[in-house]
Amino acid sequence: MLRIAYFGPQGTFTEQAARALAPGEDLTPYETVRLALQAVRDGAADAACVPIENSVEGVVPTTLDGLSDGDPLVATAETILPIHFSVLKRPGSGEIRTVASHPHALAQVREWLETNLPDATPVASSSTAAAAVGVVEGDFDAAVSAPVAIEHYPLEELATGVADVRDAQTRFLMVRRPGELPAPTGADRTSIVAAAVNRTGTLSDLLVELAGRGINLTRIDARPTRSNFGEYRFFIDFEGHVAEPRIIDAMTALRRRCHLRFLGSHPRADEVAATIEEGAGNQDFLDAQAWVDAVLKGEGA
Ligand SMILES: O=C(O)C(=O)C[C@]1(C(=O)O)C=C[C@@H](O)C=C1
Repeated sequence: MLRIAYFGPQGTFTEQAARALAPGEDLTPYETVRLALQAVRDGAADAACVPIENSVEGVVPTTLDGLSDGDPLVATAETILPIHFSVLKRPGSGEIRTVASHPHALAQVREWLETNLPDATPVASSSTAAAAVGVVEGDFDAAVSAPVAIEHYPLEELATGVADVRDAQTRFLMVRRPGELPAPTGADRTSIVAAAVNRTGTLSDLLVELAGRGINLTRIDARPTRSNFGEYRFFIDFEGHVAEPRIIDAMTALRRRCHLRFLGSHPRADEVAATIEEGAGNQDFLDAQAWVDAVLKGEGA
């Protein structure tokens, strides 16, 4: 049985994602994303499930930082969950003066809180389920939690189906120590971190390598390197798999321009096939390479 670390405690959205990605495996909650990733790095877990990106609030910065620092980890699978919340309180409790949740969750229910609990102070907690634990322990009056949290904690629902934006979604990754890559499917996502030098046009130079090969980006984020003020790392996700000739060509070009960290190539949860521009398919790259090979052997010109 695989040992799967996940961003917990029990009752987080991430636990649901871990169950979807690793059904029947041995799941262990960790209090922070960093600790879940560390468990994989230390060998205490075979893989970790962590949130990466929400359709309303964008990336989860602790996950980006956790993946770019420390020993390399690569994503081998992803899943996307619909996100709406339940607001939980202690049974029979009265006035709600504090309402706790993960900052990403609070940001997704800001309008709801302003309308329905205008006098309550929002308080950040380490996860939506940690907020529910805090309510049980009397630290807060209410928690904005995943609907499944009610199955784990002795709380009651003040409201369900809470979300400022309908159809919000969060994408989660399963990450492991580097090893065999999942096979290409034609609907894959590759993730890299590019540490580019601070000079005019650096980012544009990197993006041109991808755009020039007809490779469609699915996300780009910048995070500070945390060592030199004003220096950033770029987290770039794009369509395709590193085993494809067109992606190999792009990755080698990028590697010449900057320091790269590979964060994985894996099937997309939404199964959207890669956009292939005219003349930029894998066969086009193979044909071009075959022509150069023939030239080198003196068989073509
Ligand atoms: O706290 C949780 O339940 C999580 O799994 C984290 C998280 C996030 O980091 O975005 C996951 C999904 C929701 O968007 C809110 C919180």
